[in-house]
Amino acid sequence: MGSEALVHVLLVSFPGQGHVNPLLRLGKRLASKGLLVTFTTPESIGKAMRKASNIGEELSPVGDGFIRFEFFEDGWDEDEIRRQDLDQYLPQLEKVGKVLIPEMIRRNAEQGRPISCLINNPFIPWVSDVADSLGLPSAMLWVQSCACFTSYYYYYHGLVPFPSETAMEIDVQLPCMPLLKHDEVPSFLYPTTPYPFLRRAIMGQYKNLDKPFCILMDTFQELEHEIIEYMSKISPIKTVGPLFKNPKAPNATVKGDFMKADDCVGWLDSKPASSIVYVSFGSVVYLKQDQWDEIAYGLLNSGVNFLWVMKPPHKDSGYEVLKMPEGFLEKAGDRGKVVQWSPQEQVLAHPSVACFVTHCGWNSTMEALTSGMPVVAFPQWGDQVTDAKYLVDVFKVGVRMCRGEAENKLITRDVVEQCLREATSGPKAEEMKQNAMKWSAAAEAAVAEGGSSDRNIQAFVDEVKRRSLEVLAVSGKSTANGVAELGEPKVNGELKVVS
Ligand SMILES: O=c1ccn([C@@H]2O[C@H](COP(=O)(O)OP(=O)(O)O)[C@@H](O)[C@H]2O)c(=O)[nH]1
Ligand SMILES: O=C(O)c1ccc(O[C@@H]2O[C@H](CO)[C@@H](O)[C@H](O)[C@H]2O)cc1
Repeated sequence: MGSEALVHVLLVSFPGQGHVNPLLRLGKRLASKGLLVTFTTPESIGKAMRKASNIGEELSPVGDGFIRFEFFEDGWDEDEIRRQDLDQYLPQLEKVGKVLIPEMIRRNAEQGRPISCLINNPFIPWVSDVADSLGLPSAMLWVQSCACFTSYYYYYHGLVPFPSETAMEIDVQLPCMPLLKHDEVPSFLYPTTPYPFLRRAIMGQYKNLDKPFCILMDTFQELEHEIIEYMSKISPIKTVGPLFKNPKAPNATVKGDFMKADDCVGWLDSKPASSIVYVSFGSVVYLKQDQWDEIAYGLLNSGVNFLWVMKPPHKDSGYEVLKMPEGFLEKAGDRGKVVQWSPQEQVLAHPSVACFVTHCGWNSTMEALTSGMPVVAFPQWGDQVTDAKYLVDVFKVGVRMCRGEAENKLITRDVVEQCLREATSGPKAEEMKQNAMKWSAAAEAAVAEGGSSDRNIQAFVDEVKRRSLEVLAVSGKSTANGVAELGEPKVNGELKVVS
């Protein structure tokens, strides 16, 4: 079957690694179920993705379908430094995207690939408006936990009190969730957050929550059972995670890394089983030099082997370029390896790796749980502080090393050493490993054929196909391939058809 006969969905991503990864993984999952998927994000990131990964102009077959890429210009010069300031960049993306995405949709229709559904991730809620204005169905992929989704939902609707300027330290009790201490609530909701633009972006998505017909979530039923069941009665949620596992197309090579991963698998192979601590704080968290030094000495003093990701900051980010303490690499010798970017999925699946010191971004959290990997939680902000609470107290796979950036506390080398020892040897380490293996098995089952996430994704694909015919019926027009032709913006809810 040619790709032109397939139902076509357009995935629009916020240009951050932690957002591109899950949306692209969803794209591969949808493709593997027989859809044609076009993935788009700004060209500035497209350029990095093309350089780091094997992304070309051509269609890539994935399972029963295909995936392709089209990037869009964000209207700024290549070296514009304002891209590093989301307070300025998010409105720019909205302004440009509201024009260029409809143009992309029209172009695809003209080229015989009419689009039947738009899917976005949070931080770019205007994509739902674009879909609505064109009379196209849309869905949103929530790239965090259901617990975080619920926290934002309750905050947006003012359903319970949250920390405020007058009551900073109140704890928050939400249904079907453990009590969140004030510093375990997603930190973009603190009145003092240094990232109010991200709170605004997320709230923008909640304002638009009635537009997507489905909210896909990169989590799974068995992991957050009660809260998923509860929120499903309020919102059209479908859990489809962990997205990074795709049993129908396990060898799909399409990847969305912004940086080429350094080769470290040979080094991992050379080490004994369960002897290495993997340390990574994701793609956006940058620590201060004094904290970096304490982690370095903690690693040295604990005697463990380690693989540590030290990514260089963007030149316009304003972050200081970190250095390893004097003599650190010599003292570590072959016990340690430092890389700029790692193939994290492979690292977490490697038998030599014993535990993961993580900032608890949701992708890292899902990847660790699915790989059966215990963690040492080092959250900084946003959902990370809530994820850390869950990893340690609910999923019981982690040791807590800190409570977040807002605490403004230097975590000393002694604490680092103690946490590493606790996570790598003794009864607590064993218990955490057993729990992690249990989550791994549950995750595998969720995505396997007939599992909870697989059923949900199949139901979503079926619904997209059904709606694509509905758009066709409303428009009363069909293209050669039998898929709906693009409508003009809706007037009073009626779809005006391009003639
Ligand atoms: O050296 C690294 C560090 C991170 N990642 C990937 O980058 C994503 C980071 O997402 P996460 O939500 O954990 O954190 P963020 O970077 O958004 O803060 C995850 O999929 C990781 O597997 C990677 O491939 N190599
Ligand atoms: O590019 C940025 O400035 C950026 C990228 C990603 C950000 O949030 C991360 O997203 C993940 C998915 O929502 C989340 O789990 C992780 O904790 C965040 O770091 C924020 C800004």
